[in-house]
Amino acid sequence: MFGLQKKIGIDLGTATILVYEKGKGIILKEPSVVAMEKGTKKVLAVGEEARRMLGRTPGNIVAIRPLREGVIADFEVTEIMLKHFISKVCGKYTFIKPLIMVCVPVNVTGVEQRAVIEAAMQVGAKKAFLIEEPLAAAIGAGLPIHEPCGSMVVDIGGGTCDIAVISLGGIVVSESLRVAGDNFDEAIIRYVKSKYNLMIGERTAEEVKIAIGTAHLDVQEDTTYEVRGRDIMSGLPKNIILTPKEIYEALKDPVQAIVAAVKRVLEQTPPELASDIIDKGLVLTGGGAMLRGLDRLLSEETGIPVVLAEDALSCVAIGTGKALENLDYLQDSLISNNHRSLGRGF
Ligand SMILES: Nc1ncnc2c1ncn2[C@@H]1O[C@H](COP(=O)(O)OP(=O)(O)OP(=O)(O)O)[C@@H](O)[C@H]1O
Repeated sequence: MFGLQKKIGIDLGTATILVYEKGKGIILKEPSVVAMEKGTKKVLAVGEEARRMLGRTPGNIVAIRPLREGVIADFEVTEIMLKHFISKVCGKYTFIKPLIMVCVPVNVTGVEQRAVIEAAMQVGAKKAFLIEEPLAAAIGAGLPIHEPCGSMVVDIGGGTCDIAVISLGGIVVSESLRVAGDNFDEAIIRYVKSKYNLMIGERTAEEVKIAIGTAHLDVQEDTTYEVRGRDIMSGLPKNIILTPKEIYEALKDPVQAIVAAVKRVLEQTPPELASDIIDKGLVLTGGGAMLRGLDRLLSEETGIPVVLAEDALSCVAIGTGKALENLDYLQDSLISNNHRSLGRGF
């Protein structure tokens, strides 16, 4: 019924916003950051430009990440950001208005859901829908979610880790954990502070994680990583060298929290679906899932095969866009601007 319509999928992520367009692939990828003037709330920069300002702004400018820990922490700013990016990619569609599907964190409230839809409508959508993150991740990873067999997905983003078992187009068992990539960064900051009396920033911690972070001691980089921070005692800049083994130690707690949650979901999975998952394994998606050795650790801890999705960072955005091609069988799991009933988990 929407054959000629432009179809746009938006992953409204805690760390990154990605936009997917059918036939073109990922057409936008920007950090979820907005820089504003403090008193007037005038927007100065959005996305990559605003991210470069994080932690480096003068007193009268603030760089905000409006989504935190998987929830919309500052709705007004989220709306501004969403409108900015939608206008950027949809500005050219003057005649044919696009269909827009937005993937939002699982924990957003009903009011926020409707407001996200209204934001998409205001910037020119013909129709707008919302989809749950694990469902979008599973579609993006190419799992056969509409078949009567169990598929398991673990999506580890910046703010949340969403674990779900899906069958016949719906979520059968799920858990959303507020432990993900951002917590890995915070754990590195805490570790460096307590071991070296050194304060490092979020961006540095993320660089360390990506460069030498590991969840499994047998899977580590052969290199060390030099970081610069502020010595807590002297207040002066200081350099230290970190090893992969140290980062493994730093990340142990958040990594174990994710392992425990995956086990809990498996324990609650009906036996028939569990047996499908034992055969097919579980799929990891999201940027946080790219932590070295996490797939191996999860496989060892659960005894089932674990695969990192091919394009882990883009899976949710791709799945969000592709969900627009499957509106018929997903209808019950979505919320749209004229389909007001709330789907599962919303
Ligand atoms: N190679 C990598 N190794 C480890 N972590 C990574 C890597 N690349 C990206 N990340 C982390 O992935 C996280 C962002 O992932 P993603 O873009 O999937 O999250 P999001 O969709 O914005 O968040 P959420 O799903 O919680 O809303 C960040 O914490 C980032 O540091």
